[in-house]
Amino acid sequence: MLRIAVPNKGTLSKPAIEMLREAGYRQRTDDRDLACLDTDNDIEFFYLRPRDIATYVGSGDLDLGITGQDLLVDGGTPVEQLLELGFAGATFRFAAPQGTVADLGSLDGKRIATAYPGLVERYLEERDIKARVVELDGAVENAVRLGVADLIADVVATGATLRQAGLVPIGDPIMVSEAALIHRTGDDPAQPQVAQLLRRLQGVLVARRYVMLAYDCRADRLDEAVALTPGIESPTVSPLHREGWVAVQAMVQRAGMHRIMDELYDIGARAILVTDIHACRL
Ligand SMILES: Nc1ncnc2c1ncn2[C@@H]1O[C@H](COP(=O)(O)OP(=O)(O)OP(=O)(O)O)[C@@H](O)[C@H]1O
Ligand SMILES: O=P(O)(O)OC[C@H]1O[C@H](OP(=O)(O)OP(=O)(O)O)[C@H](O)[C@@H]1O
Ligand SMILES: [Mg+2]
Repeated sequence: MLRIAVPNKGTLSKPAIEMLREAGYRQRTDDRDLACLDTDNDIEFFYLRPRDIATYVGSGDLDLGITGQDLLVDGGTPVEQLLELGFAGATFRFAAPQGTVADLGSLDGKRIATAYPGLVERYLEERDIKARVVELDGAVENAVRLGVADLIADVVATGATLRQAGLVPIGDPIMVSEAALIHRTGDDPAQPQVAQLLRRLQGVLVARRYVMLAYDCRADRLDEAVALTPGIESPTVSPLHREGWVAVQAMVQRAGMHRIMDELYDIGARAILVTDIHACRL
C-alpha cells in the first residue's frame, strides 16, 4: 500500500485535495479527518502540516507528499521533487520599510525576521552575508513595526500584506515557489503505483492547461491552420461533406486560445469551437 502526505491546512490544502480528487483518488470529506483510506487504489492519505510533510517523506515513513518548494528548501530534508503541481504559486523575498534597506548588498549587521530560517540562513551563508535571523512563527510583516527586526523575509503572493505593513520588496526574489509532489531522494519513481499517480496528476495538469479546439477550414489553407494548431502529436483532419473543406481538431493551450481563434478566423476558418478537457493520458 502507498502512503501519501497531504497538507491538512493553509494555502496548499484545498487545491491539493481537489487535484487528488480530480485524479480519481478518494479524499477526506471532513476537514478534521486525519487520514483517508482509498481501497480501490490501495493508497492511504495522511493529512499533515505542510511543514512536516518533507520530514515524514524524508524519513521514509511516508512514500510521497505534496508540499511547497519553499518549505522543502527550508526543511533541508533528503527529499526531491517528482512533479510541479501548478498551484500555490508565490515568491519568497526580503522586504523592508521604504528607504531603510537600499539593496541585498546592505544586509550585513541587519536583523531579519522570518518563519523560514533554513531557507534564509542558506541564502545568507552562500553569499557570506553576516545578518541575524529572528525566527518567528507567522505574521512576520508586523516584526519591523514592532521593533524585533530591521527587515523580513517571507512569502509574497499578491503583495497585499506587504503593502498593508508599509514594506517594499528588496532585490530579486530569493526563490519562486509552487506546490510539488515529492519523494525520498533515491526512491524509485518507476514503482508502478507511483508511476500511475504521476501519470494521473500529469493528466490533470494537461486537462487544466489545454482545451480541445475544433474548426472547419478550406483544404487549401490547411497548412497555415495546422501551423497555428499543431496539437501535441499532430492534429486530426477529417474530410467534410462540402467539397474542398476539412474539419480539424487539436489540443491548444488555454492561455493562448483566443489569439489562435482570431488568427484561424482571419485565414477563413469557421465554426471554431472550444471544449474543456476533463481528464487525459498523453
Ligand atoms: N498567499 C499565500 N500565503 C501563504 N502561503 C502561500 C501563499 N501562496 C502560496 N503559498 C505557499 O503555501 C505554503 C505555505 O503553507 P502554510 O501551511 O504556511 O500555509 P499558510 O496559508 O501560511 O497557513 P498557516 O498560516 O495556517 O500555516 C508555502 O509553500 C507558500 O509558498
Ligand atoms: O502577498 P499576499 O497575497 O498578501 O500573501 C502573502 C501573505 O500570506 C501569508 O500569510 P498567512 O495568511 O499564511 O499568515 P502567516 O504569516 O501567519 O502564515 C504569507 O506569510 C504572507 O504574509
Ligand atoms: Mg502562513
